[in-house]
Amino acid sequence: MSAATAVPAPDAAPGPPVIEARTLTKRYGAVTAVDGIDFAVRPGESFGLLGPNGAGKSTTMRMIGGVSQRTDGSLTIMGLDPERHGPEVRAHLGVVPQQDNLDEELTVRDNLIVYGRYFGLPYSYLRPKAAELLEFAQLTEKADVRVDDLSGGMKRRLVIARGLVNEPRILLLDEPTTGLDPQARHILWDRLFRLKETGTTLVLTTHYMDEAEQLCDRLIVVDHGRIMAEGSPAALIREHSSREVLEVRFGAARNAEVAAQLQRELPRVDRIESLPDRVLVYAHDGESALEAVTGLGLEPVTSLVRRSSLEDVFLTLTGRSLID
Ligand SMILES: Nc1ncnc2c1ncn2[C@@H]1O[C@H](COP(=O)(O)OP(=O)(O)OP(=O)(O)O)[C@@H](O)[C@H]1O
Repeated sequence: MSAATAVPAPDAAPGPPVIEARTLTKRYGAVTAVDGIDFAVRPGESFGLLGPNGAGKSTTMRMIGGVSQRTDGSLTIMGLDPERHGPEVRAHLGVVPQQDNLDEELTVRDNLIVYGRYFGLPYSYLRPKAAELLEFAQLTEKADVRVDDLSGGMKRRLVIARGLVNEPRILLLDEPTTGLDPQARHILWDRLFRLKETGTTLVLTTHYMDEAEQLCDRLIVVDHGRIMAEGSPAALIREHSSREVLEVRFGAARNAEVAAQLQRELPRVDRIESLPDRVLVYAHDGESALEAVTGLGLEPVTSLVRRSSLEDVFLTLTGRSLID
């Protein structure tokens, strides 16, 4: 699915933000992990933090979840400061951490029930709730199986189900599909779409641009603890990239030299980027750009025309690839 067809937030409502950060800052000694960021998450929307490893995404999530104290700035969840109103804030939040911290010794169902007990929820609520969540996570048949028998995708779905045990208004998902194969990712995305339809606010971090394009109504692009850009995937692509991208490969030894030649001799394209393994030509019409390249007598080893993506936005904003 392209960014232009990203799923809208049917339940996103105007009104006070459910999460608001102002000049939010976190330092670890000399390292500034989060460097004075401002953002607001609206009720019912799916909001993303997109950035490479080390950008400060998990640190921001930990501050929202109330497990890490900010160094400076302000942060409110449903109008409450998580550092001063921890239990009230946690009642509104579901948390899906980056690592699967399930209890491997317990069954699938008992992982939900035992977790719910931490919230002080009674068995009379938890038994039917666990059945409902297992249905949602497509794990009903695995209810009595030990967690260490589950596949990676099933474990992620169980962690999401566990995060929903207290019926949170906001679900925090830190890198929800890292390490999953494509099929498992798609099943998980489908579950998150369904959750979004119920009006649950989703806040997720990812370094996968396709995940951000699929799931997020709005996102911030973060790098080195700072916000580089903010908007819907489609708006970010419109603002920071061309409509199409021509990717051409000339062999590692020639790419940089060819890119320099194209800079000089293709004045009508928007921009040219030289990566170690390929040259990117940003243009409104990629096929015409390819004709212009071959018209210069250059024959790429491979060529591909595609729509611009958030990966291109990141490259434009930072000069680096998201997956570096
Ligand atoms: N407990 C800590 N002590 C010291 N430095 C930390 C700590 N946690 C994070 N950092 C540093 O803060 C910066 C941001 O890390 P963070 O984990 O928030 O990034 P991220 O965008 O979530 O990346 P990743 O996906 O790899 O977790 C990094 O430079 C990291 O090394």
